Amino acid sequence: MAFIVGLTGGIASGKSTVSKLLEKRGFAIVDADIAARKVVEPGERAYMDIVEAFGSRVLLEDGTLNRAKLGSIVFQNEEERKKLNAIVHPAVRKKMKDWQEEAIESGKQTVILDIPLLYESKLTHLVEKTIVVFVNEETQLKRLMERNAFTEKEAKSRIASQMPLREKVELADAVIDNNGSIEETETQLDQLIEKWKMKP
Ligand SMILES: CC(C)(COP(=O)(O)OP(=O)(O)OC[C@H]1O[C@@H](n2cnc3c(N)ncnc32)[C@H](O)[C@@H]1O)[C@@H](O)C(=O)NCCC(=O)NCCS
Ligand SMILES: Nc1ncnc2c1ncn2[C@@H]1O[C@H](COP(=O)(O)OP(=O)(O)OP(=O)(O)O)[C@@H](O)[C@H]1O
Repeated sequence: MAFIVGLTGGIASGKSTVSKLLEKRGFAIVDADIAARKVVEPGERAYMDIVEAFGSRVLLEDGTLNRAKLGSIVFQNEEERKKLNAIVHPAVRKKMKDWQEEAIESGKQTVILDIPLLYESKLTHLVEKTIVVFVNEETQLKRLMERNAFTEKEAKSRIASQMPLREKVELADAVIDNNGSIEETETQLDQLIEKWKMKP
């Protein structure tokens, strides 16, 4: 039986940073954001449903999804976001299940499911343990604005579309504090791998 771990946090809290460190150590990563990109490629079912629901205004000239445009719609309006989630999330779950099975078939002993909305979407039954990557509000806002070149208003509307990170910390089996340097994060991660006896 493989050990299935849920890795979550808030937007720009450092999930990808931690999952890269885990990947470097040989762990299998199944990333919900990558699945969510894959299932909206032109021709996919979810792509067609998005065009039907939001119109061709959310497409670029080459026919691919205009993610910036769709983001500006759904992070300002909860109804629109729910509409998008209802189209994309079932396809994401299916894709992630396939990737998890592939990882186990290839002999992986631990599979990390990197899911930003693990708690919001009530997916904890899919995993044995959860890890939350935590940063304080100031760091989160600063890193998000820098990474995506967002205004403060854009960044805040995305943060507000998720469960507050402090509430996620309360629900976690383990917390990695990513306010400091990457090296400090790496040390905490290695201690957790040791504590949980995680084997790639
Ligand atoms: C709206 C979209 C097109 C914006 O794309 P963009 O390239 O700007 O962002 P990206 O997909 O890289 O997401 C960045 C982060 O935003 C947060 N986020 C994304 N979607 C959501 C959502 N529906 N609700 C809350 N937070 C979200 C996550 O923390 C994610 O890691 C895209 O995020 C999307 O399709 N979202 C719906 C699917 C989804 O829920 N994805 C999250 C994991 S399943
Ligand atoms: N310890 C750190 N010190 C400085 N910068 C960091 C640190 N950890 C992450 N970052 C930077 O902060 C930003 C957010 O990190 P990352 O992309 O890993 O977050 P994420 O949780 O995966 O985000 P998302 O939910 O949007 O996918 C990135 O630009 C990353 O390079």
